Amino acid sequence: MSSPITPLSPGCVMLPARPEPVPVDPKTTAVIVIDMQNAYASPGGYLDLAGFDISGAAKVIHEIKGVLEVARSAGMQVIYFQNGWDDQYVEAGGPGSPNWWKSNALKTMRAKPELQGKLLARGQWDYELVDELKPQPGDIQLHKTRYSGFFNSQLDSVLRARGIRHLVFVGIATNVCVESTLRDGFFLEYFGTVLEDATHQAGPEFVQKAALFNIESFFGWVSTTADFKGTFGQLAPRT
Ligand SMILES: NC(=O)N/C=C\C(=O)O
Repeated sequence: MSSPITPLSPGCVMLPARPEPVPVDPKTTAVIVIDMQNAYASPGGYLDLAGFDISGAAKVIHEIKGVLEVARSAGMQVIYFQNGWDDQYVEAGGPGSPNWWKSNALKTMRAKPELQGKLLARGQWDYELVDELKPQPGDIQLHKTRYSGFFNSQLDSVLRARGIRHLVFVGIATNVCVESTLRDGFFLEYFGTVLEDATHQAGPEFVQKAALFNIESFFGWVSTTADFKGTFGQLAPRT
C-alpha cells in the first residue's frame, strides 16, 4: 500500500506500518526505550509484585535488543528512559498529588511496608535497567518521574537539539508510559511509531489492543520489529 504522507526529507525510507507506511529518516529518528527496568520486566520487580502479568516481558527484552542493534547501525539515536523517584519519594508527590493516589508502586508499598524504599527508587535493583539492555556508548539515558517522558524531563530539548522529528517506541507498558509519551510527542509535533511486538501492556491483553488501536487511529503508527529490522537492517549509517 502506498502512503499518502509526503516524505519529509530525502533520507526518508518507508517503514511498513498501520494505518499506512510511514516515512522515516534514520538521521532524524530516535528509538525511545521506555522503562526497561527490573521494575517492569523482571520477576520480583514492581509490576510482578503488584500482581500484573509480566510473562511476556522476556520476549520483549529479546525483541528490543535486536531493534537497538539495527537502530544503532543505521545511525539512529537511542534514548533510554528510567521511571521512578528519589529514595525518599519526594518526587512521587504526597497525598496532594494524584500520582500518590494512583501509582500502583506506591500503593503496593503502603500495603506491604517491608517493600518501602525498594520499588522504583533510584539506587535500588528495581530501578535499574535489565541486564540484557544496558546502554551503549552514544546512547542517551533520561529519567522521568511521571508516566510521560516529556513531563519535567530533558527529552524535548535533547530531541530538538539533534533535529529529531520521529520517535520509534519500544518498552513497557504500552498502555501507560509508552502511550503517554507518544501522545505528548504528538502534541509537540513529533511523529510516533510503536513496534508492537517490542512492547507489553500493564493489565489484561485487551489493553494492549486498545492502546495500539488508539495509537494507529489517532496519534501515530504501529509497526513490527520484523518490518523495522527489514527496513533499516541493510542501511549503512549516513554521516
Ligand atoms: N512504565 C510504565 O508504563 N509504567 C506503568 C505503571 C507505573 O509506573 O505504575
